[in-house]
Amino acid sequence: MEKVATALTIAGTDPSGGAGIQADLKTFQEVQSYGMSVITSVVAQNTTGVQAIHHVPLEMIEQQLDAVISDIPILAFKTGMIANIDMMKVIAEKIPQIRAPYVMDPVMVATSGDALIEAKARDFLRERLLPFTSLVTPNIPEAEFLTGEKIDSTDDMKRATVVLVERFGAGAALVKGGHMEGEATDFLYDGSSLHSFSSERIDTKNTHGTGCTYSAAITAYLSQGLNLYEAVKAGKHFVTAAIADSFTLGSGHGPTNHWAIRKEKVKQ
Ligand SMILES: Nc1ncnc2c1ncn2[C@@H]1O[C@H](COP(=O)(O)OP(=O)(O)O)[C@@H](O)[C@H]1O
Ligand SMILES: Cc1ncc(COP(=O)(O)OP(=O)(O)O)c(N)n1
Repeated sequence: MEKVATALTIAGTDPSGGAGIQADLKTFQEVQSYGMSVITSVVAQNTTGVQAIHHVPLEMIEQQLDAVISDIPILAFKTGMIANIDMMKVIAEKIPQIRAPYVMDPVMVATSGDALIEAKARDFLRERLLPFTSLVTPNIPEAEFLTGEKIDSTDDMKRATVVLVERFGAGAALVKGGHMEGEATDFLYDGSSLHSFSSERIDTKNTHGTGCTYSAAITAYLSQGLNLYEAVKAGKHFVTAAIADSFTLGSGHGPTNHWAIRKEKVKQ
């Protein structure tokens, strides 16, 4: 019988389809990993911003986790928006039961500037969840918060990757350069080596959900048995194609195209 790669996302929703659970599941599907999801918060949002947030009750988050963990093997998983400490505690309790690579997208603020996590929960995320990770994928503001250090240069980005691993116990750290100028360069430190992944900066405002899509692609590639370096390389390719072929939908930051790599394969 063919072995199926399976990937789980634990995150909030985006009814406009560009970020959150919706972006994760679309990405898992494109990479051909069987996608599963546990919803932490239902978010009314679109390309212009966040209008409302409704948190799923803690018992229901726990029951969703139990439903998946007790029934289907999970070969890799990611977390995205986890809004408060109580939710983090529930998830931290369950993580040891999932014996698979864990990718944390430490979601804090949406592109629109709306906060997606309570301020006091940020420390808890770093102290209690980060040590479980195989990889954490902060953008620049998230890396600044997690390390407590300002990031103004690529040297600062490299240093942040090392601090996240050596001081705070992440398995590996990928600091993303979407918020810098010039080439879109991300740095990965895996505990022994530092790698960089670069692409040309694409001139677009359609970047809603790029972080979710990138971390979901990495998770899916890990679920298929790629090593960390290969999974990040493939994930970077996936997100770059998705941004290059993004959709001008909505009146704010449009979504990326999650099926862009499919078009590439057809062209080859
Ligand atoms: N305009 C762009 N052109 C090309 N790549 C980009 C662009 N903006 C972001 N990226 C890439 O998209 C990925 C997500 O990065 P980033 O925007 O920093 O994260 P987030 O969405 O979490 O804020 C990274 O690989 C980054 O280098
Ligand atoms: C439910 C939810 N989770 C995460 C985000 C942030 O997603 P990200 O990929 O960082 O994209 P932008 O918000 O920067 O567009 C979100 N918006 N909603």
